[in-house]
Amino acid sequence: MNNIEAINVKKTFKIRNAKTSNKGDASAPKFYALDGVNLNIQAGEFFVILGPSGCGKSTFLDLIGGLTEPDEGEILIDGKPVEGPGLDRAIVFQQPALFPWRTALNNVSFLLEAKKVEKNSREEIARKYLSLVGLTGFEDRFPYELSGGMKQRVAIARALAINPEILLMDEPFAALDAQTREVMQIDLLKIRDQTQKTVLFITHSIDEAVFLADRVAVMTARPGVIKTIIDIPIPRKSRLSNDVRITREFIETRHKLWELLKEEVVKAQKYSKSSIEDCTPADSRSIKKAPVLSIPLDTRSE
Ligand SMILES: Nc1ncnc2c1ncn2[C@@H]1O[C@H](COP(=O)(O)OP(=O)(O)OP(=O)(O)O)[C@@H](O)[C@H]1O
Repeated sequence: MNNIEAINVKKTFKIRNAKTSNKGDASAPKFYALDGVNLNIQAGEFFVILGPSGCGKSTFLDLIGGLTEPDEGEILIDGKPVEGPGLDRAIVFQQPALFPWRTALNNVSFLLEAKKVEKNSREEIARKYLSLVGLTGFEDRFPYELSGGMKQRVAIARALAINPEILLMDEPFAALDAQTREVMQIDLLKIRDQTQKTVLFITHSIDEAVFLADRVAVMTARPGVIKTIIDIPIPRKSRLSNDVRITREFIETRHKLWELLKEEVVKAQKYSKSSIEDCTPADSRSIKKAPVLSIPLDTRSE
């Protein structure tokens, strides 16, 4: 079991005005990054979130990972509220963030040390997962000796090695070249078939979403909510056949997703040029009264 449920999840961030407020300023105005996300991701599902830049995708993934807490609402895993990070969930980010002084093998075994797995078993498990991501023979290489795609494979192996029930992936392939990205997508589907993990995957690529997902959620421009969820009508077993991207189902689904997304992308572009007033939820009057309404939203405070 590893079902994820989000119930009316809201998340705000403070707006930091570098001139007048500091980090601990409780009176600093806030804006809604997420404004009532409701979602149910089934155990074993490959669930993808698409949305315009800044709509709150990473914020949502961080909430599931327990890296941050909602202001309102709840995230439940198998019915239990998330109360912080845990080894039941592993996160893979856009940047692999490997320890440069550790070999590939020792990067993968790192979290197993935290789990107090005995040394011989750690090594065996790390080798197994490096092999699963196609890196047999590269165990003793340091990160600077690996390509970008290889480093990301190590990061995926590190995440899988702790045998999490849920794999959270935040644009894991965004920094890779186009060919490596397609190879990694195929490999990820194979790994998913072998490990049967629940996967929550964030991407900006509609093509990637259609190729990987069982279901895709499209988020609105901020404040982010789920605009719609669509089932991908392509059986899992046909994803790995060479020409799935030129099938009618693939092309039609990609088109449908773009139709749903483009309106939000336009809105997001408009918001990024304007003020918080435009993206404040209608019911948050205290925020509307905030004195610094013209501060751009990409000014992070926490
Ligand atoms: N720690 C933080 N402090 C303040 N604001 C934040 C913080 N984290 C995110 N934000 C803001 O919340 C909004 C949502 O950010 P988030 O990173 O979740 O969006 P995203 O959809 O993942 O964007 P992208 O696709 O560009 O990565 C943005 O306006 C962002 O600037």
